[in-house]
Amino acid sequence: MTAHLKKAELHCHIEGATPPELALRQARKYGVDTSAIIRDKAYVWEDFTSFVKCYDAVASLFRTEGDYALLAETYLTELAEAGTIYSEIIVSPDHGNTIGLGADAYLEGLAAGMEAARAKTGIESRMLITGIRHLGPESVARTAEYAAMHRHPLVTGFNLAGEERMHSVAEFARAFDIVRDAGLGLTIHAGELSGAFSVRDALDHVRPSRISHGVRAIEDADLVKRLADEGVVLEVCPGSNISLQVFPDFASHPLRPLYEAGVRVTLNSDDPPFFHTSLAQEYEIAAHVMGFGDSDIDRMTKTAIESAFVDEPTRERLLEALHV
Ligand SMILES: Nc1ncnc2[nH]cnc12
Ligand SMILES: [Zn+2]
Repeated sequence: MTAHLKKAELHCHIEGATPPELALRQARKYGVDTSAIIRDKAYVWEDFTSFVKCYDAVASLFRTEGDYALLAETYLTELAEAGTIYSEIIVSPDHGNTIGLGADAYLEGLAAGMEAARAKTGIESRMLITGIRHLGPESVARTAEYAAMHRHPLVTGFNLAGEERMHSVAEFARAFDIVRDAGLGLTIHAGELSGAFSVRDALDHVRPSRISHGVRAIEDADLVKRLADEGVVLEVCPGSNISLQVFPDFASHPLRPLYEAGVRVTLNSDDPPFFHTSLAQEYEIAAHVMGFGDSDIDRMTKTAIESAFVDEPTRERLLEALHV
């Protein structure tokens, strides 16, 4: 059992955290037919491309500040009930713009939900604005400019998500320069749908302190050593990787070899109900499927807090909370 362990998460896409029951309620509110995307209270998709389509359809069910506040509060309250003290949610102002809500109201709605969850449960959280890779480098640069200029106090980082097989990392270097100069923490989806080269490109062109996934670095021993030597943190999402068939099963998942090679790893849920998982379940998988003991798992949680995009007094407080 891992229910007694304190938990922290660095990688969850907020629209991807929508429980199907909440999506159905939102669909009723707006009179939307969900039969193509939800069946038997489960999301319907087959591969990464149809996953993104389903994800976007779910995102389109959130249309007001209040809708987004409800989503953030619902997710963070569930996390807190599972013993989670810290969460970074990946947010996409592009979704707010697409639905006509606008980026500012999108962030304000999410922030209200985060504050409500903190008031109720004590859970600390931050937002990472993400560019969407398959919308292209110009779109991502615009999102980066928005993130750099808006500087919402709960927005502390920038990510790049979406279809990793489109465009090269180098094409996004300018966007990351903009947000680095603005003082945001950097992470980037790499080594999930594409191989080790994508992780190396991310290190060379973006110089992030963390990589979202990064697990396919295992294909290149020199790269694994580089990650360990440079202390780059991987946001590992085992359940997501199996669901998207990045690896055929948990027995062949590289979390353990990466950990044993000295790479700093953390446990994350990615898009939990889409992948039939939760952060609590990822902790259970680490313990009971991958055989990690409590002290190994605590070390991963500590790594998450050490590499979180928070101010130093908050980090100190969270590190203390881990030991209570
Ligand atoms: N697992 C994932 N990889 C890339 N982009 C995503 N957006 C939401 N989930 C994602
Ligand atoms: Zn992700």
